Amino acid sequence: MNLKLQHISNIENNTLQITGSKSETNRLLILQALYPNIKIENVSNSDDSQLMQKALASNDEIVDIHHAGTAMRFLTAYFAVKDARETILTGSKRMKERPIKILVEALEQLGCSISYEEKSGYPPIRIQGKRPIGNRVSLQANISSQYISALMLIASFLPEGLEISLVGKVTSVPYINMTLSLLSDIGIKGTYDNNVITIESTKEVASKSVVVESDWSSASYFYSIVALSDQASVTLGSYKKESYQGDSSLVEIYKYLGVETIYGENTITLKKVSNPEYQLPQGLDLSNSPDIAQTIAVTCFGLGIGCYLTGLHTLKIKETDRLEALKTEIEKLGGNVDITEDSLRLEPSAVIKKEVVISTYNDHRMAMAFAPLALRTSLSIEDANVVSKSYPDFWADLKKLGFKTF
Ligand SMILES: O=C(O)C1=C[C@@H](OP(=O)(O)O)[C@@H](O)[C@H](O)C1
Ligand SMILES: C=C(OP(=O)(O)O)C(=O)O
Repeated sequence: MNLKLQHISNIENNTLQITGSKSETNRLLILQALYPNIKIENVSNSDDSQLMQKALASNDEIVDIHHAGTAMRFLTAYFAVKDARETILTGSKRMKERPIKILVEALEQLGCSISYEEKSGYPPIRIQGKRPIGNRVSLQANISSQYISALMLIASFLPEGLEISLVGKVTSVPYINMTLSLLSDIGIKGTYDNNVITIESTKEVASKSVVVESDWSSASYFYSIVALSDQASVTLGSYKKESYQGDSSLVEIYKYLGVETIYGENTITLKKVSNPEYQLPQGLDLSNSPDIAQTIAVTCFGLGIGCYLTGLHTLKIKETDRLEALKTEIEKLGGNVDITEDSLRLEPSAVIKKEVVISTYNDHRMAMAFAPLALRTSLSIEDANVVSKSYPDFWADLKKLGFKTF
C-alpha cells in the first residue's frame, strides 16, 4: 500500500499514548517464560512482540519470527538451554542475511547444540535444547548487543549463573544496561564492570508486576514532527525521566533541532522553541542509539541543515542496509549524502523535491522517519504497513495530529 501524505495546519496540544517499548517487552517475555510469576504491564503491541509471544507459546518444530531481530537472538539462547526439544528457528529473507554466528559460538562454549540449516553463520538454525554445562563465555561485542542481552537473559537460569566477557569495542551499550536493569527489577543480581558481565543463578523470583515504559524510538518521529513544524506541541505517554532506553538521548539531541522536552507525571511534552538556532554537534556519535539515526538524518534534511553522524556501523545489518537506504531516498528528494561503513554526511540543501515516492525496503523506520517530511513537501510512502514491526498505530496517530493520508 502506497500512502500519500499531506499536512497543512499547526499541531497544537495533542496527546498520544505510545505503545510499550518493544525492547523492554521482548526481554520481559523471555524472563516471564523462565519465571512465570512475573506480570508485564503496557506490553508492546508491535509485530515483533506478538511474534515473540507466539513463539514462546508454540510447540511446533519450526518457529518463524519474520523480521524480529530481538526475537531471533533472544529465542536462540532460550531454546538452546530450555526444554529437551528440537526447534528450527527461522525468519524472513532479510533475517537470513542477519548474522548469528557470534551468539551461536558463545552458546557452543556452554555445550549447546546448534547447526545451520542453510548458510553457515546465518538463520535458519536447528537448536537441540539441553541443559548447558559451562558458566563462562566470551564473545565479540562490536557487531550487535543483542547477542549479549540474549546470553544475559538465560544466565540466571543456568545452575551456576554466567560470566560473560566482552571482546573489543562494545556497541549499543544502553541495551546491555537495559537488560541488567530489568533483571535487577525482578530480583536477579548482576554486574557489568570492565567488559565483564556476571549474572547470579536464580531458581525463583518473587511475584512481581513490571511496567514497560513506552517506546522512545517511536517517540523520535514526534520529535522530528515538532522540529519540522513552525509551531507545535505534542504530549506523549507513558514516559519517565530515568529511562532504561538509550533512545531517550532524543531529549538532548533535539535541543539542537529546536525541540524542548517538558516532563509531566508519566508524560513528555515536546514543544517547538521560538526562533531556534539549528546546530547539531559535528560527528554526533550514535553508537549508543542506532535506531534514531534515520529520524535525525531526515529531520536535518527537512530543516535544510547538514549533519555528520558517526558510530553507525550496526546500521548495515538491520532490517535493511540503512545507510544505503537513507542515501538513496534523501537523494531522490534532492539532498546530497555521503556514507562510509559507519558514518553519514548530509550537505545542507534548501530545496526538497515534491511528489517523491519513498521506498521503505521492509524497514519500519524508513517509513516512519520520512513521514514527518509531509510538513515540508508532498510525498508518498511505499508499503506503509511496514510500520507494524514496532508501531502498528503510527498512521492512526499521525492522523490525530492532522496529517492527511490518501
Ligand atoms: O536489544 C535490543 O532490544 C536492541 C538492540 C539494538 O540492536 P544492536 O545491538 O544490534 O545494535 C537495536 O538496534 C534494536 O532495535 C533493539
Ligand atoms: C533494528 C531493529 O530491530 P531488530 O534488530 O530487533 O530487528 C529496530 O527496531 O530498529
